[in-house]
Amino acid sequence: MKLQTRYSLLLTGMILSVLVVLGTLLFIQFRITLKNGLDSSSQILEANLDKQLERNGTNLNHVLAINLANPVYSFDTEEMYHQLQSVLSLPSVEYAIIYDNNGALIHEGEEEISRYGELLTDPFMTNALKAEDYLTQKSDSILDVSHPLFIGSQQLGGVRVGLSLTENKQDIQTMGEELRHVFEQGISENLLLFGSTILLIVGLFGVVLATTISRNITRPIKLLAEYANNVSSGKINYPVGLPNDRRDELGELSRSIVKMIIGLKEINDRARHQAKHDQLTNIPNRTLFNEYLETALANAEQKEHEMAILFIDLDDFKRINDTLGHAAGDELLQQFSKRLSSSLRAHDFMGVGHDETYAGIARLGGDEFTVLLDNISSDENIIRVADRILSKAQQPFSLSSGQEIVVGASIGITMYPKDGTEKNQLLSNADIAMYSAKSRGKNNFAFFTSSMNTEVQNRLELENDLRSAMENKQLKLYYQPLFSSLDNRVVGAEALLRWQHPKKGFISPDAFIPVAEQTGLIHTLGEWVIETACEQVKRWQQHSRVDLYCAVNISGVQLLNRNLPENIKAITDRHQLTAGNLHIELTETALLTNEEDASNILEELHAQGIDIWMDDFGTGYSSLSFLKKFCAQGVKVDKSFIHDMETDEDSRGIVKAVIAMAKSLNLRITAEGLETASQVEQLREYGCDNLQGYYLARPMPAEQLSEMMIRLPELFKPFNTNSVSEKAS
Ligand SMILES: Nc1nc2c(ncn2[C@@H]2O[C@@H]3COP(=O)(O)O[C@H]4[C@@H](O)[C@H](n5cnc6c(=O)[nH]c(N)nc65)O[C@@H]4COP(=O)(O)O[C@H]3[C@H]2O)c(=O)[nH]1
Repeated sequence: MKLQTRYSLLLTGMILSVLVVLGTLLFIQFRITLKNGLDSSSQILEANLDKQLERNGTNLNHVLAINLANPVYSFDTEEMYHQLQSVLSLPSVEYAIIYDNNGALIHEGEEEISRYGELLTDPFMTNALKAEDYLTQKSDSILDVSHPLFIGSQQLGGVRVGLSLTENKQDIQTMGEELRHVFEQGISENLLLFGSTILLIVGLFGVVLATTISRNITRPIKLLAEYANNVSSGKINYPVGLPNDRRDELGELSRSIVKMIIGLKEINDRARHQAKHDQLTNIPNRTLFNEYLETALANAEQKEHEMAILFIDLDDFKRINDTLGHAAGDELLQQFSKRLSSSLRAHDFMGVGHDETYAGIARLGGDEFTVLLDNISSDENIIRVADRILSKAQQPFSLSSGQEIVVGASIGITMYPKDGTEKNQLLSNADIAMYSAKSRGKNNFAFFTSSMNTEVQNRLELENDLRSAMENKQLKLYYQPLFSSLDNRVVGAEALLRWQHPKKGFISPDAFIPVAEQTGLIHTLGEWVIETACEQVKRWQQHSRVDLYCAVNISGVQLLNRNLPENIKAITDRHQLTAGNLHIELTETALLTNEEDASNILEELHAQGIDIWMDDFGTGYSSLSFLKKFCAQGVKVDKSFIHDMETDEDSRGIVKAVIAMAKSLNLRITAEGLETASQVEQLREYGCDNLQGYYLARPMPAEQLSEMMIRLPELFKPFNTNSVSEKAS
């Protein structure tokens, strides 16, 4: 039951109880007053009537005594009779008699005086005979009045009259009833008036009390309950109208509730902010960005705006995280988000967000950021923004650890409504465009085109196929022999991955290695290659008694793994190979991304006795400092120069120069891609150490190379334990 109803009922009950008690008391008082009033009125009335009757009786007697003086003196019975009869004719007179001085009856008002001479002996008569004046006596029913009878001074006896009190009593009763009626009526009217007045006063008091209770207690409690209910249903508004300034318990409760609501509001606001902002960078997160985007799309549709979504991904962020640790990665993201915010000028912002400062940007997770540009007038504007972001991303980031890192970013751009009108479709387009930008070389941006969809589809398919190929052991290693130009014997073999797709046929490593690198699959795949190659070398040593090294290609991404030297050592140890049985080949570009760490890893590998070869030499920087920095023991001249050597003077010049430079640095040199006898002759002439190419031998399965070892043993160096100990020493 509600407090107000309860208090109203309580109040009504109290008022009614008071009224009932008051009414009862008044009624009792009324009854008592009425009874007392009637009693005393009756007494007074009776006394008055008695007095009146007595007065009448004495007067009557007095007159009778005067009128009878002579007839009694003269003993005129006739006259006595008449006088007495006239009195007896009065209704209230019961008897009238004349007596003598002895109390003997003289006349009784009858024609025949039958009782004449009868001595009256009742006590009243005795007293009357002694009395000198009139005497009265009252019984229940009669008033006796006597009066002496004189003629002159001589007493002749007396007159005695009996007056009936019955009529008197009836009168008293009638008058008493009338009086009661008058009293009752008067008191009832007064009581009614009094009662109504009291009721009105009590009623008014009740209304005033109820209003006061309602205003001071129930209404504030209701309001407090309303706010408390709002809080429990999640509507946390700043409370207004509460009795905070009151000094009573309600004021205290109200202040506590206000405090609680303010506290909850703060927590709620913080939670809401946290739910929609990225905790690391404090810029909007995916949830808020989606909200912005939905609003912006609705706005753009209504106003027929054009819009652009930029999907930004930091280049090599994973490498920073893996090599420098998560704290460094977090710092990089924080710095980049600040640069991103500052690279968007006020006019780049759309007018839809709640928080204009960050309205256009968000971090979707990891190193992925988005920028929403609304109401764009031309592609140039978008390009300007993208360029600004790229240039900010390219500038070195100084970490608190003192390290300086350079990353860069790739940006995919999609346009509304040209590329799509639906939120997810636009985000997916921007993502696809970003991948396309990344694959074209880093620190780049690309506008989405529909053909990218097919590219991405193919790439995704390739990625899935590669995963299942690795699981189902569809990948194999082929080995391409490397020949010494001095004695034409096979000194080593380059391990090359081969993938025979069950449906698509042969897939070139040039197609799937980049996918393996982008997805991180290269780490597992690369270690499998090393393990398989080492196992094979050991088998050739043991079964074919042939001594040769195996060259494996290492991708730049593999150099991000600090454990690589340790893992390689575990493999060579497991297969009891000397480190010299394993060579690794790297391209210059593989070393560019993280020179410092790459050089440390290569130094460790070199310390283990593993030979490092710079692959595809001449196509990249071809820097001598690179060769020294990365502990290279040899270079492989790229096959494109070998191919063009016969026809192109420049290529021939480059080959010669590379060989001369390698020799001067005491490096060994391999020429790859030899397809003709003249190429072989020429390179032998130039003093190239090792030769590799289809002309000499194509990449082949291990079994085929094993057969070749049996068929042409003269081409291979025999394996003996001395050669192992020689190498070890
Ligand atoms: N036209 C022509 N080509 C010749 C001749 N002799 C050899 N080749 C090809 O040249 C490539 C040499 O390997 P690469 O430069 O390291 O280039 C390799 C290497 O960078 C990468 N790759 C192959 N296997 C692996 C691997 O296990 N790990 C890594 N990270 N990369 C690999 O894929 C690239 C391509 O490998 P492949 O298609 O096997 O192509 C091989 C080989 O088959 C020739 O006389 N003429």
